[in-house]
Amino acid sequence: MTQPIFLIGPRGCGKTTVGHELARLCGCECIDTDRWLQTHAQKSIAEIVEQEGWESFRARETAALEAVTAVSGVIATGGGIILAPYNRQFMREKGTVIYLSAPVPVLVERLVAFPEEGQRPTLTGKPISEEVSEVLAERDALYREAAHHVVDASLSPSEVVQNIATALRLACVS
Ligand SMILES: Nc1ncnc2c1ncn2[C@@H]1O[C@H](COP(=O)(O)OP(=O)(O)O)[C@@H](O)[C@H]1O
Ligand SMILES: O=C(O)C1=C[C@@H](OP(=O)(O)O)[C@@H](O)[C@H](O)C1
Ligand SMILES: [Mg+2]
Repeated sequence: MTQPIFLIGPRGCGKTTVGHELARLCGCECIDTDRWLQTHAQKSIAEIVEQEGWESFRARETAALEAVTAVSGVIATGGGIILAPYNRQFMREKGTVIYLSAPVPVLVERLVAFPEEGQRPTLTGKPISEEVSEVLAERDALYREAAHHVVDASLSPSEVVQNIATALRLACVS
């Protein structure tokens, strides 16, 4: 693989989970921008947001995206990476962008089961179901604008990986 594959989509669509499985299949590395920036900041996302605010987190996120893109492989991004036009253009130019799309109830079910509050501080202050629905409505068009391929992420992780592999193969032969 010569170019990175960027996985984008809302919280809970499986970017981190699927990213690692896809990387295993491709025999390459998976880097998660959230993991990278938390390691470099020596604090959790919740701590960064509480101490520095969302704007600072977003700046750190863009720096993480640029830093990890030097390495080809699978890049699992955070759900808000597409908010910045710069990030959308950067990913489209540097590699192949896959939108892992899933309906609100699927996302809510996963996030309720595995909230990981240190990594996912509230975005709106609203209850989870309302938040997921509201945020997806705001961002869905941005995910689609940034993506080269849209993949159904409501399936099992291995099925999602297979569908990504199929989309990439089809793109190679077309
Ligand atoms: N395709 C899937 N099917 C079922 N559960 C999943 C799937 N993808 C992820 N999960 C679960 O949902 C939770 C959130 O997944 P994660 O990979 O952290 O999502 P993201 O990085 O997109 O926020 C995890 O606990 C994971 O085990
Ligand atoms: O949707 C968002 O704005 C965010 C999603 C999180 O990543 P995941 O999508 O991996 O949960 C993390 O980057 C941060 O809490 C902000
Ligand atoms: Mg993640």
